[in-house]
Amino acid sequence: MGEGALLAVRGLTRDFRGFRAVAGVDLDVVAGTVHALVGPNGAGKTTLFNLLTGFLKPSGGRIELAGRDVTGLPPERVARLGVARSFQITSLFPQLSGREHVELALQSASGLGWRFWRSATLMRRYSERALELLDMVGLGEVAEVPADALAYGRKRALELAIALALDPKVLLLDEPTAGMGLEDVDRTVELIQRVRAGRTVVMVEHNMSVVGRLADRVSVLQAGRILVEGPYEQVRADERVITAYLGAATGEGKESGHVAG
Ligand SMILES: Nc1ncnc2c1ncn2[C@@H]1O[C@H](COP(=O)(O)OP(=O)(O)OP(=O)(O)O)[C@@H](O)[C@H]1O
Repeated sequence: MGEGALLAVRGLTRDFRGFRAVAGVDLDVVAGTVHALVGPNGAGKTTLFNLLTGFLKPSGGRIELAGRDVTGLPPERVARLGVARSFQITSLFPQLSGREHVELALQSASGLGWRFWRSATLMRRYSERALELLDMVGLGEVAEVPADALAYGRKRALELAIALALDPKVLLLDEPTAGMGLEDVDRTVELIQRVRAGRTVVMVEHNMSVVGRLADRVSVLQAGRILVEGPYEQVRADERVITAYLGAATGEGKESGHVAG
């Protein structure tokens, strides 16, 4: 299934007490691409993300990662097999520095866990790699600053470094620019452009201009189904997509204007 797709999803469904939030989704994420999931409020993007990472179990359908069936596996197994999601800020430890956070992520990814007899050599290797990753996300200068003292945009960058420490096959970004001002949005777009090299990224993103700048492919979800899939320019001009967003805008309004990006 899904020739050439690193992540291949078929007929994926999730019901909540009789309500079908994800209703038979097919998705092929090609290795090396940035694939955006967009859609009006309540379309099922978050539910789909949770299914892909194992945080929710599907009611039906199948998910394959590099040809291997990962349907219904628990989140830690999915993560070990190479699907990493950028952490939520709420999961950062206020007193730990960026370096310490990334070192912990590297340790847990190594499978050696918390053994206290870790060798000094190994610890040095983790420190070096942690600093490299922090440099990559633009936090090299503040590596020793407690997470609590970092500005919002920098906390998000730290989450990204933590996800990268797992060296994922597929990196999932959940609204990477949510709540950011213009300057941070631009910085985050540049950052994702930098870290996407050699990686595969699936991203839920509301801001259409961000999608336009980053995504190779866009899947538009509506009412739990894929409405349209294709390159950004094609998708944004599609009448069905415009109608879906306008329909949503007359409802809750959150998305209005974004589609014009
Ligand atoms: N745990 C749950 N129990 C019941 N219904 C749920 C649950 N989680 C999601 N839903 C419903 O499923 C639908 C899809 O929700 P979801 O959060 O996946 O949409 P979304 O596209 O991420 O929306 P938004 O852009 O607003 O975050 C919504 O109607 C929501 O109310």
